Amino acid sequence: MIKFDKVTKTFGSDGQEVHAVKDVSLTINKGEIFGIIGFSGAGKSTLLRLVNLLERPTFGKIIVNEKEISTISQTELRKLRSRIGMIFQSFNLLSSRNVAGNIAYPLKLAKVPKDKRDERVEELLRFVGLEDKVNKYPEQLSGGQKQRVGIARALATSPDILICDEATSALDPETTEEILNLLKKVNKEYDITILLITHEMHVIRSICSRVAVMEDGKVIEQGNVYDIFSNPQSKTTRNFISSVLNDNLSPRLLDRLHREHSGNIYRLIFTGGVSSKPIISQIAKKYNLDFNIMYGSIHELQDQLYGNLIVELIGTDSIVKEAVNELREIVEVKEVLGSESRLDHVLA
Ligand SMILES: Nc1ncnc2c1ncn2[C@@H]1O[C@H](COP(=O)(O)OP(=O)(O)OP(=O)(O)O)[C@@H](O)[C@H]1O
Repeated sequence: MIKFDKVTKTFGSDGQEVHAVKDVSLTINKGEIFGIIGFSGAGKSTLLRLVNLLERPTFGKIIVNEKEISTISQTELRKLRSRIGMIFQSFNLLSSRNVAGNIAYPLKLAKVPKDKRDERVEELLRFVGLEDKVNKYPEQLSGGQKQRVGIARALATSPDILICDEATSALDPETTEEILNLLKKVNKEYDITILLITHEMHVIRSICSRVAVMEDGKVIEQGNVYDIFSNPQSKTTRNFISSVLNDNLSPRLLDRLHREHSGNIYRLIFTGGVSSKPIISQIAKKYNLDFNIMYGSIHELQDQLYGNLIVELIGTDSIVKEAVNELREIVEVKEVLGSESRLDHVLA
């Protein structure tokens, strides 16, 4: 378990201060995969580096595995760091050592005897699927293979926590998916808590159970990934989400839809179990309305479905209003306005 309690980190002094992390309170539960997302400069790396005291907090407490860490001794700090593995965007492998040498390195530092080291390296090579690369040097590996070595090295001392600093940002989409799957396997098979930072919402969607959104040093939103995706509260979060759900139509397309369709246009958002029910046909029959489906997307989030439909309701205004009122009891309904009427709406 990792707990940040009102943590602030300020760099510099005397008018040159940078408030990298501001009053952050977060709890990462044992065994979960927790993601922190934010744009460049939001304070993510600083927050991550506070967990293994690569940075020390200016104010506040950080508790790792029941222990407040900011006041621990050097010996305790060494012990703490051996319980926390870390992987990096740029892999940070030792170019002078081969794959086995890189993975064994933390064990060597911890003075683990050679036969035990060899055993562990073999086990980890199997785990990350690199048995055939044991004697290769980092420069002979692809980015994905380097990150597999990074993960094996981070796991060498059997940590409880793995922290990932933009671990897939330098990889292509297919390799990213492979590394994310490997991280899921790390979490499941070794029961390791994973704390990751990223600026990519698809990483959060793929593997995290909970997420915190950071902006300007602060956590502006946090919660279960499904809840945050289906009901984001801040503009920044909405922007991150639309980058993966891809369900914002361009103003030009919206205007065209409004020009070409005279009916009332609405966006219907289906969450949870509702997405599998025949709601539209039931309402259409009950009110004798026509639904013209103009756009639709459905996504899987944490084993649940999240659907988004843009529909034209064709019928008299009063019937449409009644139907929309009933729909609102079941799904989220938003009126979709063309750019001109959106402007009227804002000015009204
Ligand atoms: N050692 C340092 N000294 C001074 N300022 C720093 C230091 N480290 C980070 N900062 C500043 O703190 C703020 C937060 O930086 P941080 O690297 O934590 O953000 P980030 O969200 O991880 O961004 P990125 O994804 O670009 O790394 C930035 O304004 C940065 O310039």
